[in-house]
Amino acid sequence: MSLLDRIRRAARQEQFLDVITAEDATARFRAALDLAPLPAEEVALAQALGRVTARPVAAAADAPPFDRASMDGFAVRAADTLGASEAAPRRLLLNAELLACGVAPAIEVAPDTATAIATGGVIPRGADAVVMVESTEAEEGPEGPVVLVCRPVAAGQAVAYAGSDIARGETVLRAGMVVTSREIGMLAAAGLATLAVVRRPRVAVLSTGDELVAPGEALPPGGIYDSNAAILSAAVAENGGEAVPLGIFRDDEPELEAALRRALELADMVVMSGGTSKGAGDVSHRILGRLPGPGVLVHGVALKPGKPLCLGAVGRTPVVVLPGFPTSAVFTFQEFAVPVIRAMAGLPPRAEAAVEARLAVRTPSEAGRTEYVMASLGEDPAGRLLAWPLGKGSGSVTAFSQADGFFAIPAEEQAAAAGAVQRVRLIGGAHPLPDLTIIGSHCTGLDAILDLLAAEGIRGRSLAVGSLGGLAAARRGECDLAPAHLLDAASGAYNRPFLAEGLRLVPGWRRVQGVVYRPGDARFGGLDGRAAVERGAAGPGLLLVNRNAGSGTRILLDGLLGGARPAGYANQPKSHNAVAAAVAQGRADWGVAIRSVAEAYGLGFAPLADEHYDFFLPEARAERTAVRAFLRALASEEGKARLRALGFEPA
Ligand SMILES: Nc1nc2c(c(=O)[nH]1)N[C@H]1C(S)=C(S)[C@@H](COP(=O)(O)OP(=O)(O)OC[C@H]3O[C@@H](n4cnc5c(N)ncnc54)[C@H](O)[C@@H]3O)O[C@H]1N2
Ligand code: MOO
Repeated sequence: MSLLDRIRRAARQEQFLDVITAEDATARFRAALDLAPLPAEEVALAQALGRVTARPVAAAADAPPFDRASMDGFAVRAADTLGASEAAPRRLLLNAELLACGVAPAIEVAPDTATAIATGGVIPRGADAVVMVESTEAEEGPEGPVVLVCRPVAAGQAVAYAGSDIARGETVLRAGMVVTSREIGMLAAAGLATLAVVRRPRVAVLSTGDELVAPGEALPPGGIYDSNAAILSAAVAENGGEAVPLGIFRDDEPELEAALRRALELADMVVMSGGTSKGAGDVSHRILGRLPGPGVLVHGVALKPGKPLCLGAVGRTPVVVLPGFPTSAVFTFQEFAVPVIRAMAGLPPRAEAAVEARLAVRTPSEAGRTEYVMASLGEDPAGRLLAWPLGKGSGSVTAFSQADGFFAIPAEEQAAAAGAVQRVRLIGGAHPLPDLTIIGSHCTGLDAILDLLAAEGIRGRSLAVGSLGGLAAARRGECDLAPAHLLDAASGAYNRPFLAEGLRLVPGWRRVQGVVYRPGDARFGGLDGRAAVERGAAGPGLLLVNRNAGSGTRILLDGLLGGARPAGYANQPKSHNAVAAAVAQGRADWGVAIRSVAEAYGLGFAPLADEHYDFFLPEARAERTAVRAFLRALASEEGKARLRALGFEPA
């Protein structure tokens, strides 16, 4: 095959059946499936934890099974104790038996007699109450042992009647309940050794892509860890299914067809991810076309993330081909596959929780698709909820995994305005506001301090929106701390020139910036930072990896370049890590990054300057417990030691 043919085959063409709305896609998919719970299976109580009850469970026996004493004392006829007092105790003749637990009574409690009984003992015939031992005295009378009852008891006192806890025939569990330790306790008390539960739907999970590598294995150049299989398998289990992980398959039609046929033999549902929007989307069509119908039901949904989603069925077995992008895969799985798994597992639809929050920043959106924006929640100065879009896109794993929830921007709109109220559907249910909200530039040093706080039980969360975004949030009073490394080109000073009213500057740490290059690159070896910049700018054959406009590193480098535009200048990633990765992998030869990152990537490093990483702190938040704890951790010896260990110099 020629190179051009290979490119054509791999190219993503608009091969979608027809792009339809999410509602239509759901309706078409459901109409083709059998959404009744799977047949029941009987499991031992010890295996029942977490399973779903298949039908109502009726108690086979009463609990307690007989009337029993709930105190140590004497079984009596309550009428015999009427008027008893310390001064005038009632004398009752003691029967010649002792009703310990498990002893069947043989003697009837006749008038003016009593039988000694233990807690849990069977109430004997004739008795209707138990006098606790503390209310009695014993003595030897002429007619034999006698109990002196010093306090009257009412009928039923200290007696637990048969079936008062669980009555035989009573429904103890309803169908469709998730069995917890509490349910297991009731079942055991009702005498049940096994339980009918819905068989767990087996969901085969397959990943497709030549680039995929299982976690734990070494990553070759161009390789990506298969994160979809792990998150999808866990999500299957979270929704009452049993994941059958089948592994990674190449983008190869015969291999995929064999895998799909095997999956269909093993499982009640098949979930694949990857390759839905390029040639392989076609492959799924062709493979499904060779299997019993109905085949592909939906391919293309007017949804972001998740446009290339493909929903189909072989007979009544659902086959879901998710987009490869992790956030697209997980989001569409939750929306389209989870309801089907839960139905087969006998579980009710997942409880939905949503909150209203104002959007913190304007959020652009692609017209023509309903866009679901993953968001973190925060608070404004008045304590009202704010939604911060995570802004990492469908390709990231963290966009879904770290989001508190998501909101929708309708297909016909091109943006949602800052301040607009959004309905945020929560992921995971609980209301998740952290104790400490940090918005701005992220640094691994910050993680070290937050780890210290976590040990005190304080949950901090850092939203990486860059130094300027953080400063703006701090000025609006929307965060506790805004970490920044903003260089003022005019004065050469960091951060202080950007202070605004109502903000305080808390010194953080210094990070050494310098030129990074591959170790052993003789063109840079032995040079100091400035000489390395001159060398890089002079070329020839040397390629720079620059930084994004507005970053402190970019301002520093621009100053040193004095108007020069070396080869590679236009390549402008947004982080130190991206600069280091580009140099380490040979896509560039030099760039400017901080020392700790250079070391992490094993790069050569020629120091240039100290960058100051400090915190803007809104005065109004300064006295909050979590803020004070943060400042204490930052100033502590332990905090400083951790920062130094990472290559930072505490202020
Ligand atoms: N020219 C076009 N390009 C793209 C289109 C389009 O319509 N025209 N659609 C975009 C959209 S939207 C999405 S979503 C993605 C989905 O692409 P595929 O489903 O074909 O997925 P792949 O190309 O196989 O992979 C995309 C991306 O995800 C990574 N990936 C794949 N599987 C896994 C996995 N199991 N674990 C982790 N990461 C995975 C893969 O390496 C790629 O980086 O296409 C857009 N492009
Ligand atoms: O549908 Mo894709 O998931 O927009 O990125």
